[in-house]
Amino acid sequence: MISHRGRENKNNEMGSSDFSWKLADHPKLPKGKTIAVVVLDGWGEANPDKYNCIHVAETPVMDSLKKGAPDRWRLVRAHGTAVGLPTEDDMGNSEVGHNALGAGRIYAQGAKLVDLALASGKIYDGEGFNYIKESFNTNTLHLIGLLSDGGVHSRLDQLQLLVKGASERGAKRIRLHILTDGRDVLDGSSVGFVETIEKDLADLRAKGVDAQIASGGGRMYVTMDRYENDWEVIKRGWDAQVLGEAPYKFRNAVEAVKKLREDPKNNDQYLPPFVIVDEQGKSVGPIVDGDAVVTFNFRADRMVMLAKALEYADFDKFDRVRVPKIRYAGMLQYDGELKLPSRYLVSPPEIERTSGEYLVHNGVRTFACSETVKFGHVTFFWNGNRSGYFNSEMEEYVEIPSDSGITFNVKPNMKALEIAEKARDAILSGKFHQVRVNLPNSDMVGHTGDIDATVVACKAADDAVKMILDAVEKVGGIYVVTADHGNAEDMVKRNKKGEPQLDKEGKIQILTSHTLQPVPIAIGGPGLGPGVKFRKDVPQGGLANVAATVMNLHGLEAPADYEPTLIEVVDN
Ligand SMILES: O=C(O)[C@@H](CO)OP(=O)(O)O
Ligand SMILES: [Mn+2]
Ligand SMILES: [Mn+2]
Repeated sequence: MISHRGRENKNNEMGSSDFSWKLADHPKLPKGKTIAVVVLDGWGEANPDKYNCIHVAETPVMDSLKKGAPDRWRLVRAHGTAVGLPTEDDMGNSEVGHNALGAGRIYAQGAKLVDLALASGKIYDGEGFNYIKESFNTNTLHLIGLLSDGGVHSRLDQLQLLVKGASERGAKRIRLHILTDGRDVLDGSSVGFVETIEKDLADLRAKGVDAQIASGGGRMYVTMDRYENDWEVIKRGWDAQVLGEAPYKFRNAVEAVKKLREDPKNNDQYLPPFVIVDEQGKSVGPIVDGDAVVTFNFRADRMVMLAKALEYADFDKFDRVRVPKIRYAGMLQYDGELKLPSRYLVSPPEIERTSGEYLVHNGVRTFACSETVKFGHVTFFWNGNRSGYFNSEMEEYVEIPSDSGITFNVKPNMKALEIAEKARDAILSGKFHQVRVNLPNSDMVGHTGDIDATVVACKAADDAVKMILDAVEKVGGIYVVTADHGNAEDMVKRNKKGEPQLDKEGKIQILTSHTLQPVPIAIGGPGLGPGVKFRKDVPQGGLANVAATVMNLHGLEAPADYEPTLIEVVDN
């Protein structure tokens, strides 16, 4: 059970000492319907062309939702300020997308909160920084995280400011443990990011600070696994970052990345782990007793496993060999329920009173399911970055084990069928009012940049939607089908005119990242009253408007401070 520590404070802040979880009945919509909430991960709306895999794929079910009922299909915003990101140039992502879907309000997200804390300098006044600072005089400051300007998990400019700020505040020896990206940014861009940060470090060295890159590796192969899919990924990172051991040794990081990329099997996402060594071949930056460590990603999911390895005394996921006594802080606290890590530089968004928590207090029984790589999206992110149930008697969360150790273009169907079967069975069981799933295919395969495989992935997701909608039909239920951000609908980097952008050799540049596109939302099913349709007066509606919409469909009014519902009920 989730504890409710601190909640009283929150409610007082809201000025409602008589706060109640009880939601008013919706004046027109009945309670007790079975509602399927389907999130297609990475499924945006874009112009139809050959780089739009959703358009190319056979997707009869999603097509029919769009064409069939114009009052029950629309687009919603899924990027930028609509999901709490700093600017409209920020693509959407799963964390902010599912946070908005589940919480029904827009919170300033990690990217923005870190920007503000760095700009005001408050990051250096907090408990977290003061804690790590105690190591600066005698020991090394290590910074571990994703090196790119993608803005999904971390941002290069934030790292640059933090390195500079720490050195100005006494850090004399700094070691960076970098993870190359190629997923939120173009593959191959890692070289430029390493060159940029190397220049900063050289400037620091000129000022007498001993600052260097100590280790590295590709984010998907080293360190940034999530939801405990494959602990080997964390172990590879641990060996390089903490123990200073890796299969590849180089004298400098630019050379490391360039050389390792020469093997056609390697790309930025999957670069093998390497360490930087001195003239004697000794690694320049293992983590030892007394050192300070900061994981500088603001996003939670892909830092939780490393945070556990760094923080937990009791740990059996792999043999850590040596467990240094360190001062560790996360850029943010990554899990609000586990309080992990216990020290952090910037307070995370306080996502409170999410729709999931309201629903358990209002008699709505929920089933949530995805496969491992997206499981936390419909549970942890949906519930405001809290692991666990609100009420285990009212909720059931099912995780289908993902394949590990493969790139998903090899198996683009992933576990979509299995997820749909679980959803179907949950719907037909009559035990649940809400059956919520995430279908990962279009996103996970889209990230590989393999266009043919992504087309197959989109079809697999569409087939899964069909199975779920068929079950909804059988029980007289309602469906809400939407997505968390774009990905598969655009697989090529475009110029300002929207034309595919060519590289120096005249080749198109494959886009492995998410997009700025809006996403569809469709409602329907035999349980949906004939007068229910999308309102016309929320044209700017975004993902945060979905929670109130779903609450209404459960026969409940949404809390007053939620973003407005997307639906209205007209009397026929
Ligand atoms: O894989 C991830 O970590 C991100 C991209 O960086 O994708 P998503 O937000 O869809 O989880
Ligand atoms: Mn996603
Ligand atoms: Mn993604």
